[in-house]
Amino acid sequence: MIRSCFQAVRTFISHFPVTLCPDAVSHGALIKSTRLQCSGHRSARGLSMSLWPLSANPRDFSLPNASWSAEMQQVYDHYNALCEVKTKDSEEKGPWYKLPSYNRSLKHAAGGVYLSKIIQSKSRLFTRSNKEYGAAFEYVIFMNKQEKKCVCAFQSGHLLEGPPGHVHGGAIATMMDTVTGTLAGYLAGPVMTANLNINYRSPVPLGSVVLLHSALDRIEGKKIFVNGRVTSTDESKLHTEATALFISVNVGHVFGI
Ligand SMILES: CCCCCCCCCCCCCC(=O)SCCNC(=O)CCNC(=O)[C@H](O)C(C)(C)COP(=O)(O)OP(=O)(O)OC[C@H]1O[C@@H](n2cnc3c(N)ncnc32)[C@H](O)[C@@H]1OP(=O)(O)O
Repeated sequence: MIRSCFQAVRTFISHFPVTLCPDAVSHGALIKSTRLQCSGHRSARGLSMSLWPLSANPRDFSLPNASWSAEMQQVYDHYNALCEVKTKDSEEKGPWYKLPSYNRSLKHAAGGVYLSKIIQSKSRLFTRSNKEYGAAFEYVIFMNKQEKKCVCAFQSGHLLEGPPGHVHGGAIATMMDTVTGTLAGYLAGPVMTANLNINYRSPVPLGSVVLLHSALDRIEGKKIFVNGRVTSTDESKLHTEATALFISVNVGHVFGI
């Protein structure tokens, strides 16, 4: 039975153009991604209403919406302009790539009792579980594969309050885990967080826009060492520093089989 569950997961993943982890896009053999053209989203502030996973056109939560502040939109436009762009005749490669972000990805999988339970459940990716635009985590991640780094623009919503008027440390840790984990997953395939160390240097005002920067330190066998920083959008102020260790896992480990 264990073998058939594992087989079902493998079959499902190899046939679906989405990542296993909704935020990460890995180049590993088991994970495929939809490469969205950045030019298509530039300055689009409308709401996407697709019914993923029932729809073939899943809602990408990292596209601009009406809750985004002008500063959030500005950062998005800046990095989006550095992404690959489809022109009339060809495709110009930029160094950055905007990752799509979904709130779930497993509903269509078939086969295997364990997998069916996951599919039927109401589980959602934590950072994309609130449907109200702007209430919690609004973010978009841009990846630079050449330089093995990524940048995330993060706008904190009113539900993320910790100290009065400031973002909860756990919400910052969540975003740090998400961004460093996304980088590790993008570079190395399926991973899990083994260790996350955070130093909080200055509080993040609630509702503000900050940047999370993450870069690869080194890979040693199954171990992927990544660092992270939270700064103001002009990078003049340091809010948070972090180091993280991710371990490459096989898909069976993630599903507990
Ligand atoms: C499928 C996923 C999608 C991919 C995309 C991801 C994007 C994510 C975006 C969202 C982000 C959300 C992400 C989340 O929220 S992930 C959820 C939070 N994390 C977990 O729940 C993980 C729970 N832990 C485990 O599953 C295992 O312990 C893991 C898999 C981590 C290691 O397994 P295992 O215990 O069997 O390890 P090993 O025996 O193979 O050892 C391998 C090497 O690693 C070293 N080591 C191990 N642990 C530690 C440690 N704590 N400090 C220092 N070192 C450690 C170890 O000494 C050895 O080194 P060496 O002796 O070889 O030198």
